[in-house]
Amino acid sequence: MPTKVGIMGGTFDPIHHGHLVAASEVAHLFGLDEVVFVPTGQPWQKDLAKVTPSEDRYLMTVIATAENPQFRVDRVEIDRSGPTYTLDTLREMRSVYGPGVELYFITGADALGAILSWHNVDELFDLAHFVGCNRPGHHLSDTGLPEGKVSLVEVPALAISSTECRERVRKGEPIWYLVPDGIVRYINKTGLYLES
Ligand SMILES: Nc1ncnc2c1ncn2[C@@H]1O[C@H](COP(=O)(O)OP(=O)(O)OP(=O)(O)O)[C@@H](O)[C@H]1O
Ligand SMILES: O=C(O)c1ccc[n+]([C@@H]2O[C@H](COP(=O)([O-])O)[C@@H](O)[C@H]2O)c1
Repeated sequence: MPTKVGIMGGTFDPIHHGHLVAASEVAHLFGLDEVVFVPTGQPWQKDLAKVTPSEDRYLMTVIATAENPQFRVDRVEIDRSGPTYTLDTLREMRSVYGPGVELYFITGADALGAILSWHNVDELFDLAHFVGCNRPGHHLSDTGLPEGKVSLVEVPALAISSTECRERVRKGEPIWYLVPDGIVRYINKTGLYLES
């Protein structure tokens, strides 16, 4: 049974090396036994009409993480109906892993900066420790967040976003090396992102 578990939540539309490097570095810095990638079901703060079907995002996350024995992907959010709240996910993770396991929820600077707008934010900090990672173009700060519940860490900075990857595919520009090779092939095979 693991004792320290990282949770990397994201829409992963598509998953890219910025996500993977952040998860890998936080696992190293905090001595995590595993990192669970959790693709969102209905990311209610995004324009849902423009979000790729969850099965495609789930499959891409599986492909991108398959080679790393420390990484796994959980369907908990894509199998849950209604808007995706991290609170529900952390409650479920807490009940699966039991009280003895430390949970670390990994975010980039932009997500951490928006956390006060999340559903029932006050309860989140009782369920997991939050780790904020630097991200180019975003200011990393824990201002306004409860003391002792959040760590800010430096990870190798990668100026990659899913938005930019989608835009590049639409324009016929390469995304090789921004995302794992298997993700380039999955996108080419399915025709994802050709139209915006
Ligand atoms: N390059 C990056 N460096 C560090 N953290 C990142 C990076 N890209 C994304 N993250 C973090 O990963 C999590 C999931 O991000 P998400 O799936 O929304 O990707 P995104 O690139 O921000 O997508 P989009 O451009 O569609 O908003 C968030 O906590 C986000 O802050
Ligand atoms: O719980 C919420 O209300 C909430 C609101 C916005 C984002 N989140 C979570 O933050 C993580 C990153 O989200 P996103 O939209 O940047 O991909 C992902 O796990 C989301 O479920 C959670």
